[in-house]
Amino acid sequence: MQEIRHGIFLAIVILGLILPRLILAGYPLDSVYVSFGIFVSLFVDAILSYILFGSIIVSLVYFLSILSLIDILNYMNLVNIYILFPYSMGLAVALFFGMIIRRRYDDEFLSSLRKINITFNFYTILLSLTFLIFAIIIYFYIYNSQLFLIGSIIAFLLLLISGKKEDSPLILSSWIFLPYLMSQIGSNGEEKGICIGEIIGILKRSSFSSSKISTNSNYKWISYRSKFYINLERNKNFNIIIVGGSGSGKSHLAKNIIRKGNFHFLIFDIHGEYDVNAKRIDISKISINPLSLFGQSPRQRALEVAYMIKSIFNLGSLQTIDLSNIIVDAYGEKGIFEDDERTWNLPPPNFRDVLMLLEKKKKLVTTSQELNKIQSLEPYIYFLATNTFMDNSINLYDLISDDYVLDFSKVTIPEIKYVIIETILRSILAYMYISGQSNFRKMIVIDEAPFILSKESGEQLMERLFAESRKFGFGFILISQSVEYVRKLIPNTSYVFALNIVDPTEIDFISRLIGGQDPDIFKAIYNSLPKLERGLIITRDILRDEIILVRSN
Ligand SMILES: Nc1ncnc2c1ncn2[C@@H]1O[C@H](COP(=O)(O)OP(=O)(O)OP(=O)(O)O)[C@@H](O)[C@H]1O
Repeated sequence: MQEIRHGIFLAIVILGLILPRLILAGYPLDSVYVSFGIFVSLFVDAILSYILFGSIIVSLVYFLSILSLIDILNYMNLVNIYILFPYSMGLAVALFFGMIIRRRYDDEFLSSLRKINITFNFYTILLSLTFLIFAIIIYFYIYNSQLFLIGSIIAFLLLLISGKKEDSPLILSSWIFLPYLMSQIGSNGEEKGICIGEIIGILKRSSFSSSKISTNSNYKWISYRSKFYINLERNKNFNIIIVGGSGSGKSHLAKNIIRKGNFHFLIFDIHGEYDVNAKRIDISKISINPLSLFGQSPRQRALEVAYMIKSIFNLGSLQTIDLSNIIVDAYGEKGIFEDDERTWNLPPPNFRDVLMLLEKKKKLVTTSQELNKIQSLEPYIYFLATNTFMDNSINLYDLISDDYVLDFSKVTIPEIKYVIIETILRSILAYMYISGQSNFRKMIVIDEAPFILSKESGEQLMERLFAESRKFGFGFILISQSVEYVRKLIPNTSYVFALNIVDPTEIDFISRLIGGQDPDIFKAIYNSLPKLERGLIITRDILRDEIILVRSN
């Protein structure tokens, strides 16, 4: 897109310089008519440059580029102080109307500077140095033009920053392609990452909209075409949240990210819809023991398990403490003690052992109060004393080392499903602490995130995972139809992708989240979200700090 814009502009400039001379062929070059024709074309060039590139800086550099073309076309007798007049007039007119339409000044070139990622490349340096030497020979020794030489030196420096060795020959063109080289220095950071679609609009203050999604606000979607990359490595964490109504394209987007990302993944596939290239585990066929210690102390693990059961069955605080104490006793029965770390590696008890311990304790109690206490816990332990929770039939740490899809579609009891998910997530957290800091290597996808986040213990666990996982090389993609459940995780999230949403409360929250404080931006997002077609995303582009409309592919 950038290349086309610059190509079209330069073609129009050349045409504007040649045409007046061709049409007025009978008149000398310095006649009033030819000069007037060229002045008009310079006035138009200035307006056009501002419309196309949205930057006063680029337009001013183009003035030097046009001067070079005038020189090459042998119009040098036109180069006097007056030539600045039509161009600066054109630029002033464009700026004036631009400010009226946009109501503020945004400089595209200055915005693109935020994306610069300088990485010096040996071949680029070598190639550009070669062309710079040629430029010095041509402009210094042959043409003796210091102005052209300065243009080539600046082009050389821009090339070093952009690192695009294929552009090296443009050093010889001095000022002519300098604006193009300027546009390239901001695009090098963009290309690293995962391309998940195409930006088709940018939300800007404008009187005109060039998109069919109307916003009924002072902010409108202005057409734009550019690939959209997400760059997890360059962000503060590797976490992504996808929100949208049913069928809006949430899972499709998550699959797209994991297929293109250069990392291992683990998918909690609640409905069995992830047809990706990975090892599949039918969760209904495995067993997992939530009382496994995962390197933690028995008291710590007993508290976590009791808290998890409390969150599922709404136990009271006293019941939760009693349950935790019983589980600690069950560890003791297996020879696992809080103050002897060597015993933590022994085989842990399971819920059947806890049930048997309850039976034993029932026989030993002396008061009816104590008996009631034990009996009140029995139904929950009885419910969990199933084959599913007997032992670990898979090595949970293996899940970290390869690509896995955990298919939960055949696990029909929600409470059982919940215990399995929380236990696996806890084992991952434990793994992180055991293995220590690491570079990015694993993405965990949780579809139907409210399933885990609606429980108190699940929410706290996810908050911890979101806050701490980056240093251990883990990232999360959470998918939710509702913003309510994910809102506490947003401060530790790099990308929030909003797809079509129709529920007014949800729209309200997500518009505030992406739009910030500005009521006009809020209104524009609020009115756009319910109109999004399947696969269309509204998000904030962190690199540009702009709100963008993306068509996911
Ligand atoms: N960008 C896209 N391009 C092409 N097809 C898409 C795109 N996004 C979604 N689809 C298709 O639309 C259908 C629904 O998408 P998807 O399953 O991702 O929606 P969802 O939001 O996850 O729905 P649910 O919440 O009901 O699970 C799928 O058949 C998917 O292939």
